[in-house]
Amino acid sequence: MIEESTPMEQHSDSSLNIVSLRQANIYQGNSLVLNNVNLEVDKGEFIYLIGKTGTGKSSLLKTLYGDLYLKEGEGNVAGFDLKQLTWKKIPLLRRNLGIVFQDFRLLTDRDVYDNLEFVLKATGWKDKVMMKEKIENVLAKVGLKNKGSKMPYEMSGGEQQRVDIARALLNNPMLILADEPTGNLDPDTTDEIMQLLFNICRDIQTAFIMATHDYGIIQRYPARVVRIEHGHVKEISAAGV
Ligand SMILES: Nc1ncnc2c1ncn2[C@@H]1O[C@H](COP(=O)(O)OP(=O)(O)OP(=O)(O)O)[C@@H](O)[C@H]1O
Repeated sequence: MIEESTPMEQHSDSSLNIVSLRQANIYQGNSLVLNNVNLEVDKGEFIYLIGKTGTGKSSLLKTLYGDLYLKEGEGNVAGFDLKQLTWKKIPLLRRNLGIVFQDFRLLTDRDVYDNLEFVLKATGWKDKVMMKEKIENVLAKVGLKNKGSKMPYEMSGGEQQRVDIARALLNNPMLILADEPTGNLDPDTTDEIMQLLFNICRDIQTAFIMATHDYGIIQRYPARVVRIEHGHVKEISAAGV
């Protein structure tokens, strides 16, 4: 069941920094996409990342999960120095993150349980009983208790997005990066998913950075807003969207 949450009920403690980018320049190949990015995110903070298409929202998220190497400036995510991020360290960084995409990216030939078990095994879990307990725990958190045997094609878009969120929660991430997580959903389902994300943020104190084009969401679920414009990242208030 989805509980009501108060979106602005967020706590910020500067001693619990999860993301820190200082004077970071973000490149795609040789092109400079974002210039002099400064961004600090604390434990349990919810942040919207907005900006016109092609401005660099995904590039910023990719830098944070180690898909784009940070060449210039300073960056730290969940205790990992992005400048020191070798190929070997990327899986370790990602174990501390959850990543949620617009298009769910579930394995279509496996049921929900196997989709989640696949991630646990890939991240080093071995004990079957502990894996079962963890999978049941995250499914309950996203309101999909007893849905482990469903195939992705038997589920609605909203349910598939819940599975994607459950998958992101498996390794107790400090930070969830969500790239347009409601982009494929109708307005009612979007509200259910937003309520779920805010509940997770509040209850588990997971930080979120969510890229979105949907400014209506920000009005309904206000939180800190960061806008990308002309290659720069600016802090704005929800009211200024
Ligand atoms: N793999 C890539 N190789 C080269 N350039 C890329 C690549 N991916 C993105 N870009 C370029 O980087 C810039 C920023 O793209 P990015 O996808 O980060 O923007 P975005 O704000 O997330 O866009 P959207 O809202 O459409 O998803 C664009 O000019 C884009 O063309």
